Amino acid sequence: MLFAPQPAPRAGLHYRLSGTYGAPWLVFVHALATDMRLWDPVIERIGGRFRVLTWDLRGHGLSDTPAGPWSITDLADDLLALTDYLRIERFALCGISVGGQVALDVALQAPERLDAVVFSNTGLKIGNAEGWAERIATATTHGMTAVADGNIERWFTDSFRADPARLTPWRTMVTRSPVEGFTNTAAALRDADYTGRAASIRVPSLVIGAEHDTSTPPDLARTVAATVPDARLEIMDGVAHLPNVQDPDAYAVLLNTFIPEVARRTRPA
Ligand SMILES: O=C(O)CC1=CCC(=O)O1
Repeated sequence: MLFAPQPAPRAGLHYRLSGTYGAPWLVFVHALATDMRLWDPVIERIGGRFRVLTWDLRGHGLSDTPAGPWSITDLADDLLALTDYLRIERFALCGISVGGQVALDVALQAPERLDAVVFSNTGLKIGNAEGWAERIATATTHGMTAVADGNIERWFTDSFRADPARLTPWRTMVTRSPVEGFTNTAAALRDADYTGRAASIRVPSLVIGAEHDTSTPPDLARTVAATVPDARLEIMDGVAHLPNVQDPDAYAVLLNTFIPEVARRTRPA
C-alpha cells in the first residue's frame, strides 16, 4: 500500500504502481463509487507492456476525504500533483466515467504531459441536475446500500448481473464507498460541463462507448468523439457502463492497439 500525503486542502492519495519497470507510463482513473481495483482485470492483461499507476480518487478507496465541495478540476489537480510527486513526466491516461471527465480536464490543462488519452464511457456533460440531486439525497439519507442496486443495473448487462461470483465484489465496492466521497463527487459531476472546451484538446484521443451503457449512452461517446479533434471512436458490443470489468479482453485490445501506436508518434525524441 502506498500513500502520497498532501498538505490540506489537498487530499492524501492512495496509489499503486505495477507493470514493467522502465516501460512507458499508463495512468488509470476509476469511476464514481469504485476505487483503483476497478482496473485490475485490464491491468492483468496489459500490465506487462506499461508501467502502471492506479490511484483512489479523493473520497474513494483509501484516499482522504477532505471537506467538500470539490470540482472535477480539483480531481485533475490531484492527479497532476500525484504524478509530480512520483516524478512521472509523461504518461498515457485512461479514465472511465467521472475518470473520463478527469482525463478531459487533464488534457485541457496539461497536454504536454500526455502521450495519449482514452475517454471511456464518459460525456462532456453526464446526467442532469435532478438525477444527481435524487442520488445525493438517497445516499445522504439512506447510505450507499440504497444507491448500489441502481448503480449495478447501469454498470452491467443482465447476464453479468445473474452471476453472483462475478457481481458480488463490485457491488460490495459500492456499498463500502464513503458517502461523503460519493455525494461530493456526484455534485462535481452535476456541475461539470466540457461542451465548450473539449474542441481545444490537442492530444491523440480514443473515445470508448458501450452498446448498453445507460449512464453515458453511446450518443454521449459519439459527441465526445465528434468534438475532440481527430478522436478515434470505438463502441463496444454486448456491454454496459463498465466494459473494462465485463469484457476486459476486448477492452485491453483497444488500449494495447491505440496507446503504443500514437505514443510512438507523440513522444519527444
Ligand atoms: O453511477 C452511474 O450511473 C455511472 C456514473 C456516472 C459518473 C460515474 O463515474 O459513474
